[in-house]
Amino acid sequence: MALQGLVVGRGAVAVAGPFDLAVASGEALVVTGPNGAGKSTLLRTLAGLLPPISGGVRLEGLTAADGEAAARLADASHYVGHRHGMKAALGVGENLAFWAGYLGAGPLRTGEAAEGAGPLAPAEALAAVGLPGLSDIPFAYLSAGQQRRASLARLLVARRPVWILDEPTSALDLASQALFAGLVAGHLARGGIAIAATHHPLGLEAAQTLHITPPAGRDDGPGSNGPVAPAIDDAALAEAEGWL
Ligand SMILES: Nc1ncnc2c1ncn2[C@@H]1O[C@H](COP(=O)(O)OP(=O)(O)OP(=O)(O)O)[C@@H](O)[C@H]1O
Repeated sequence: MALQGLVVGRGAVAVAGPFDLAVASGEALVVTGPNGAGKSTLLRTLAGLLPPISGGVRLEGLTAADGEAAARLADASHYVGHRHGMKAALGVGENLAFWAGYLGAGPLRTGEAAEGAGPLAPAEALAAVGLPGLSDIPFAYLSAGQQRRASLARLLVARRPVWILDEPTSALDLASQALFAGLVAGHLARGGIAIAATHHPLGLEAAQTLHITPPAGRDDGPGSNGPVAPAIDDAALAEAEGWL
């Protein structure tokens, strides 16, 4: 897949780009940059949650959950953002079962799970992220690190070729970070792609790095003397982000 002149932003305001780069099957792209640089904005755009300001993404050979060639990256990708996307009152296994159905995992096919290529059942996915036996516990009862790991188990209950990950290892201890790095490495070894924004090294030796530098003078916080960004029209933003 390739980003082609991709400019990302909020509402009509460009935040970062243009980006021109290719990510091959089996490759990781690590997106770095200071707070506010536009990492999340880029990832949300790739996941189809924000429209690009200009440019786009060229897809090559990516398959959607229905087995057809993906028309949009969102159809061939997992997105795990800052929020966990899990219902607090539901059991962890129930949450994962919801995601499997929603993402179109299809039935677990015998043999595939053993090879690591097919979707895992919720209990197996939890074991793979180091949380065996927690299927029936309400998500709200888990610790912060356990919640993050349970949220990442989504990646395993439905197989998608591209993983879009925003700070995936936040709240993870060192052992869990290493466990997750192993899961990403396995995904890449099977020809997957991982695109991750992070402030921490993910242990991905062969990763391509995209460092986003905010334009000089952008007003990124209290005390800044830079020019103030144009006001964003709330209605336009709501429409663009699909709140309406
Ligand atoms: N909903 C929004 N409306 C308007 N501006 C926004 C919105 N969300 C983010 N921004 C602005 O877009 C810019 C990029 O934010 P973004 O969240 O993409 O940064 P980031 O690189 O992911 O930062 P961090 O490392 O803190 O997570 C920031 O200046 C931010 O204030």
